Amino acid sequence: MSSVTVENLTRIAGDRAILNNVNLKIDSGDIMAVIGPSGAGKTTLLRLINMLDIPDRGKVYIDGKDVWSGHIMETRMSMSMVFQKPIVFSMNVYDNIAYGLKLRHESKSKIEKRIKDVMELLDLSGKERQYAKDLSGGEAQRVAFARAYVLKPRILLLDEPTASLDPLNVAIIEKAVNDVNEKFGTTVIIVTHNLHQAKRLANKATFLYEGNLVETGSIEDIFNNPRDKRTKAFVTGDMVF
Ligand SMILES: Nc1ncnc2c1ncn2[C@@H]1O[C@H](COP(=O)(O)OP(=O)(O)OP(=O)(O)O)[C@@H](O)[C@H]1O
Repeated sequence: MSSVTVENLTRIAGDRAILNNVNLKIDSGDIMAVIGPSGAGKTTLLRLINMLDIPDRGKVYIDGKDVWSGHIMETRMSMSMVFQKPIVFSMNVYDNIAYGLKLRHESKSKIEKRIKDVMELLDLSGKERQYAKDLSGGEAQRVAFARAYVLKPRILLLDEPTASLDPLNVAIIEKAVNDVNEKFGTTVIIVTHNLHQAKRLANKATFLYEGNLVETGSIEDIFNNPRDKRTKAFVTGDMVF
């Protein structure tokens, strides 16, 4: 539902650019996979887009507007992020998922309806009153995802959301990623080490290497017809890292 443009984005740590002059355009409604070896700068890119860090140089634009100018809270609230390690609050499952909706002062009936739907989608029905900290890792990640989903975010940022999950949990979350994209037109940016997952979910991909963006293209081009030899080595499994 929103486009994201990254322009000359640079993040310095110590004396090193961990993200170096990155330019990237993500069209509204795209599912963009961010791939690359460990330490390439994928999480750094996601955190800068999500305004969790401030760039040393360069800009992030949402729908053509610099995220750090204008209504910062509003811009922040148009995005949701799910991290690799499930984050749940010390309350029951229902209240976890309702958290952001309550902050936005949504009506009780709307909250109830949205939560019922998302609990079904993420196979959580019946767990409403369970204390979230007692959930298994997979259940906790589904709750974290549900909390992001119910907000119908314009942009959803996913940082290795299924890295430590079993295949059933992976399938449930991937289905919900497709669902949020199709139903609400949410633009999705997903960092993943799982190249099969990138191919299953994304229509575009971008390859990062040592802080530099090497190339961006359709999922078919990146996997079947990459322009750069480093991308080719990575997607064919020849890159040792
Ligand atoms: N705050 C920081 N201070 C110093 N170095 C950092 C900081 N944040 C990240 N780095 C370094 O920057 C590089 C890129 O980190 P980042 O987490 O973005 O990589 P990544 O591609 O997401 O890696 P992975 O796939 O292993 O999660 C790494 O070498 C990391 O150690």
